[in-house]
Amino acid sequence: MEFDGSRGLMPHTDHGLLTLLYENGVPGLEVLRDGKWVGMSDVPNAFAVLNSDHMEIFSNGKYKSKLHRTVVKDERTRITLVNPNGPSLDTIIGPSPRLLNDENPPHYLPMKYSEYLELQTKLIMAGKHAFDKIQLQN
Ligand SMILES: O=C(O)CCC(=O)C(=O)O
Ligand SMILES: [Fe+2]
Repeated sequence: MEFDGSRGLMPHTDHGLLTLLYENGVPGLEVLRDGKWVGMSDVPNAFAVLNSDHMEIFSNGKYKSKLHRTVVKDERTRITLVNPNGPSLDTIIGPSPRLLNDENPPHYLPMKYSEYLELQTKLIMAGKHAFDKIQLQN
């Protein structure tokens, strides 16, 4: 099913380190895997855990932020508990220095988390991502 925006959330990544989601039994959450949208709602009474942008930046690209969307095909009311986890707003987020060396240079520019949130909120409206601005080509 194509995303038409009428019942759901457009494709996006979340900002923090990890997001925990819990659905009320009405499916909807999908993640992009190998170019295909895959439902995440098959396991009942389970939390979905998604890597988010800060995880990708902190791990210097090893753990990618998961693109996801919500497509609700069901007539029932869908409720999700979303628990985003990120740093405090004044934290500078960048690749962990412990992962960097001559063979593994930083792939992301460090940035204050509050500024990252502002940048990403602005860019997503234009169909872009903050990674386009802070990713280093090396
Ligand atoms: O509706 C959902 O399960 C996903 C919600 C979500 O992706 C978000 O709040 O960032
Ligand atoms: Fe999300």
